Amino acid sequence: MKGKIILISFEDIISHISYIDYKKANDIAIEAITNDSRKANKATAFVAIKGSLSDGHTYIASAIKKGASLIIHTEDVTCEEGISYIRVNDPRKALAQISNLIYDFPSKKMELVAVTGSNGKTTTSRLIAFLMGEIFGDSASIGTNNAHVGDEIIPTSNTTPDITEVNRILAKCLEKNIRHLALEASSHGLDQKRLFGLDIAYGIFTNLSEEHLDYHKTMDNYFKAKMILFENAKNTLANIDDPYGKRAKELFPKTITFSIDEESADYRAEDIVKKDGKITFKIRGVEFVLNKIANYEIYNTLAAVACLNQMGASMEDIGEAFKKFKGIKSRFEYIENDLGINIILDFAHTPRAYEALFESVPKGSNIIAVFGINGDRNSEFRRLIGNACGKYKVFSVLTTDDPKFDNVDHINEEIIVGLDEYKADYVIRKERKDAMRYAIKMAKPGDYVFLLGKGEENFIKFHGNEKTPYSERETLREVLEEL
Ligand SMILES: CC(=O)N[C@H]1[C@@H](OP(=O)(O)OP(=O)(O)OC[C@H]2O[C@@H](n3ccc(=O)[nH]c3=O)[C@H](O)[C@@H]2O)O[C@H](CO)[C@@H](O)[C@@H]1O[C@H](C)C(=O)N[C@@H](C)C(=O)N[C@H](CCC(=O)O)C(=O)O
Repeated sequence: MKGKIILISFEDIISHISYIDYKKANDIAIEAITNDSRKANKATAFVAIKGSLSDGHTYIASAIKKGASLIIHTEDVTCEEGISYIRVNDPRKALAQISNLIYDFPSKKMELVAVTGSNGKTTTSRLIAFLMGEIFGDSASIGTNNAHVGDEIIPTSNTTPDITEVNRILAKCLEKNIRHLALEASSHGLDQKRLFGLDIAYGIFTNLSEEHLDYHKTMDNYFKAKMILFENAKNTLANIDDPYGKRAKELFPKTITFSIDEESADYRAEDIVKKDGKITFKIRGVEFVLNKIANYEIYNTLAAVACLNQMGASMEDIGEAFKKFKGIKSRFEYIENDLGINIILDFAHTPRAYEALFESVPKGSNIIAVFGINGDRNSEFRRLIGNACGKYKVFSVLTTDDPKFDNVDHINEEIIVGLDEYKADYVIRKERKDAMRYAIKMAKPGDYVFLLGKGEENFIKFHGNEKTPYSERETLREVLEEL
């Protein structure tokens, strides 16, 4: 499913990348590139990358066995007969540059919008894709769990897939004559050059809160990773109610701004009214109605509306198109039930996202939350999630998320540190289904039960990145049927 196959010569490759030295075996022609030996094939270039779990150099032999005829590497390697080698300083950059070349730079033939920030990436990018489809007649999206290209839903390995996957999806869009695409740019993705060399028309920054410090170590590094998008996008938009959004504007003064609070913003949500489970507000005189009660939904709408207007759509057309938007699954999604309980599915997995959810329910409501935390979050992050629940007097049902290399008991102990600081109540039910059953059984009509973290994912990651099939929605359906 590569799209139009272009054969690239060795000479083409070395004229497009920076390299230290090379050894050319024969006249070779490359039609694919990968950094995963398991995906190597005939006429494939394999890029050896030193990653967080292993070193790609140890897979060179197996990539060659599978047919790879060109190896891009940084370390000393033993050269095999008939195989070509190029030594580079930056293998991720080389991977991106060669991938862009193989696919004939599809991003240059499209209008790409990339959304970054700790929260709101999925809703904002899917909303932008929806509006682009309604207004410009075609659109696609790439993000958490999958890419949507026309009627096709393509599973993706990461929120921001690696460059070879992104280019493959872009090529597929062009085959289908789709020229507008919105994607989520995660900080890992930006840092690992998964979007390197792409032509990005609009880069959007939503907000930044404590997350992924296991990877970035400091908030400053985390912010810098996000700003890779701003360095590369032709136009930028930022939420200036967020302190990091303000910083982005200072660093990139041409940034178009959006806000609820700041009068100076280019796009502002005004006349906000919350009533009967809906929020109504105006942007540049046009009314928007959200069937949601969470404030952060206003920011997602502001970002999308500002972007579409900057792309040339009129505010009136945006307003009309928006009326047809049905919302996104697992984003403050009410699940109908006969128990009179407000059961809400949400993908939230940061302290700020938790607080935003709890803040949006009517004051005085009882809140029960079912959640765990990923294995690759640090102790401080887990304590802060505990604090978020404690602050809002949430009853926590601690369970399993994606423990990866950690273990669930240890993760939950670290959440309890944060809960204890607020003397908050909790129980532990390690099986997610048990946890859901417990929460729904204890809830009374009118209470809020939040099922957090898994959203539309169809797995739980145990033992590293090993995926065990799991569906939050299906599990909930089973629990509701039992009761
Ligand atoms: C920590 C991290 O970001 N890891 C990502 C990274 O892996 P890595 O470079 O560390 O690779 P590694 O597993 O150490 O392996 C080293 C090299 O050997 C190769 N290899 C490995 C095994 C083998 O048999 N053959 C082989 O060639 C690997 O392909 C890799 O090139 O590059 C891989 C390819 O792009 C990603 O799939 C992988 O995502 C893992 C699964 C992951 O969990 N990433 C998370 C943290 C992530 O990226 N999350 C963000 C969303 C964050 C958010 O919530 O906003 C995302 O965009 O998904």
